[in-house]
Amino acid sequence: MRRPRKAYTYVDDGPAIYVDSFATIRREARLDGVPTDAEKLAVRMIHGSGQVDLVDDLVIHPELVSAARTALMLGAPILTDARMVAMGITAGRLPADNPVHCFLTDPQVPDLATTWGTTRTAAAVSLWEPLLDGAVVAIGNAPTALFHLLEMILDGGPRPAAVVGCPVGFIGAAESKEALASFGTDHGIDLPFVTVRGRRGGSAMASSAINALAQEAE
Ligand SMILES: C/C1=C2N=C(/C=C3N=C(/C(C)=C4\N[C@@](C)([C@@H]5N=C1[C@](C)(CCC(=O)O)[C@H]5CC(=O)O)[C@@](C)(CC(=O)O)[C@@H]4CCC(=O)O)[C@@](C)(CC(=O)O)[C@@H]\3CCC(=O)O)C(C)(C)[C@@H]/2CCC(=O)O
Repeated sequence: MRRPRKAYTYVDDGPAIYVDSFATIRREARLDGVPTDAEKLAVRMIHGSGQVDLVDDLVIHPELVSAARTALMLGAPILTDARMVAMGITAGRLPADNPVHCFLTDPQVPDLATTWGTTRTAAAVSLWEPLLDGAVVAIGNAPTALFHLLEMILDGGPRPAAVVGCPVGFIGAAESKEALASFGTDHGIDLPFVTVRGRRGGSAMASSAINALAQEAE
């Protein structure tokens, strides 16, 4: 293998890229409204999206960071809506070799989705049930997965320790995240969460949030 002749000027030192990125974010983002223990979470979510104004739309439950960290240190599983989210989680940052699950490809999922008349991602969330109590949830793609999770909890299902709820897009994304943000007020069920109001979100952002919650270091 031969490295091609370098024709452009760019930074190609991986660790230096990270250091410069985080310094840029801290210079440009308005982090003063973010709770101190959630600063690194906000920085990583901005890093994963490339948008410093993301901070204006972040909603962070006051107990989110401590609840998620405690659960992860105790070995809680991480449940994701899409394989993309699972793949973005850095195993080496997880404090207790935490298992990461996405059930989208489980053979039961297509039939469940057809029978219930819903998406595969929402149907796959039902397969979380035996693992959901005290788990850390990361939803980065599918609004229907987030709605389905909230419906399971309202139906008396197990409660996760913390929810990263960042589905992206135009249909149902903003609405599902509003439902998460107002879940405690609307239903009297206190669920530590982080979300981003509006259409923004995505699998990379959800993975970044978990990576921040997993480890303090940047
Ligand atoms: C409506 C859906 C949306 N998907 C979006 C964006 C992206 N999705 C990608 C991929 C590869 C996958 N998306 C599925 C989850 C698939 N996407 C949907 C659904 C049709 C319904 C979800 C919902 O509305 O709640 C969903 C299929 C389902 O039945 O649940 C995926 C499972 C489809 C598939 O390949 O089978 C698949 C996830 C695979 C995995 O990781 O495990 C994109 C990479 C597509 C692309 O850009 O090429 C992209 C990734 C975005 C991200 O950051 O996650 C939207 C925009 C979120 C859209 C929902 C909202 C809208 O307004 O359209």
